[in-house]
Amino acid sequence: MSYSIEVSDLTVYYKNFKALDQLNFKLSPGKVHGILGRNGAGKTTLLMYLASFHKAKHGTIVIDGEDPFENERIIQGTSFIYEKDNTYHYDKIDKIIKSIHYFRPHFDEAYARDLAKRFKIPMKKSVDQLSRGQSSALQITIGLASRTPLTIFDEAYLGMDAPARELFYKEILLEQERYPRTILFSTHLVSEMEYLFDEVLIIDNGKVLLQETNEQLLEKGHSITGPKENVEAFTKTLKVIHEEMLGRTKSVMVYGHLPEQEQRKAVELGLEIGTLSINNLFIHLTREGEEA
Ligand SMILES: Nc1ncnc2c1ncn2[C@@H]1O[C@H](COP(=O)(O)OP(=O)(O)OP(=O)(O)O)[C@@H](O)[C@H]1O
Repeated sequence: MSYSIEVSDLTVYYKNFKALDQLNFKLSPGKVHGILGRNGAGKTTLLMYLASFHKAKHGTIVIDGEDPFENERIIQGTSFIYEKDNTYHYDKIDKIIKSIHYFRPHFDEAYARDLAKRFKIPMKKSVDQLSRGQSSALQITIGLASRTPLTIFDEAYLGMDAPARELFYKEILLEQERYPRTILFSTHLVSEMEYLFDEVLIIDNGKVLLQETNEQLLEKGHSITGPKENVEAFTKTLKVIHEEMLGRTKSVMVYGHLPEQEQRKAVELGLEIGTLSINNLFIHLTREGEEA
């Protein structure tokens, strides 16, 4: 089971500061969504509203067809995994894992114990005795094993080493096959995680910069490399998001639909066309207005 999300005209203020500005988007159920944005863009603010921590005052949020705020069904079906979660501070891990099913009806205790073992979480310790990486791994273990229809990971991997993160990503893919749910990832490790995303939402200065499926986004990013004059002539009418010189060769990154006919023209001009990663697109699309 998985929840759909529809956000309309959502604006959020912290006193006079507008952190989210008229957000409008829909997130398809059963997909993994990468929620990307620079520091301070508004990701955590948005995710807290989607996790029903606050009531939307300006605009609306509809999750699985209902207003999620103080909505028992939606809250029970939503996991929010974030760094500052102190819910289980002094409890022993073994006890925590035994008790989750009381409030998470789909919690799979055997799976949680298996994951905890693979993350090497010391079961006899209490949460306050865990290292930072172990504490993140525990939150992730609970998040994955809860199998909630909406699961939100807000930079949930903090402190986890590379092998532990790799295990986390593999489990996401396996779990999505076994029990598909709506997963939201806020992350700064874009290059490492982009293969997990079905869809990408980029927030920039509190606004939606773009929302695309992974394939659509990758189809829109191209690198064009070749002799300076030819590259400049070819990209004159395109949206150039980055450029650099390598000796006499120029390489530019462009964003937008590039029809096959245009691509053939580029090849005839002796230009090389390559693809861009989501990380490249993210870096250069959110850099606008900033000195490179
Ligand atoms: N409690 C608060 N009071 C005032 N301003 C806040 C508060 N919480 C967040 N903000 C501001 O709102 C903006 C968005 O913050 P938010 O934490 O949502 O960003 P973020 O995209 O998650 O950033 P990061 O990637 O750095 O975690 C920032 O400018 C931040 O300073």
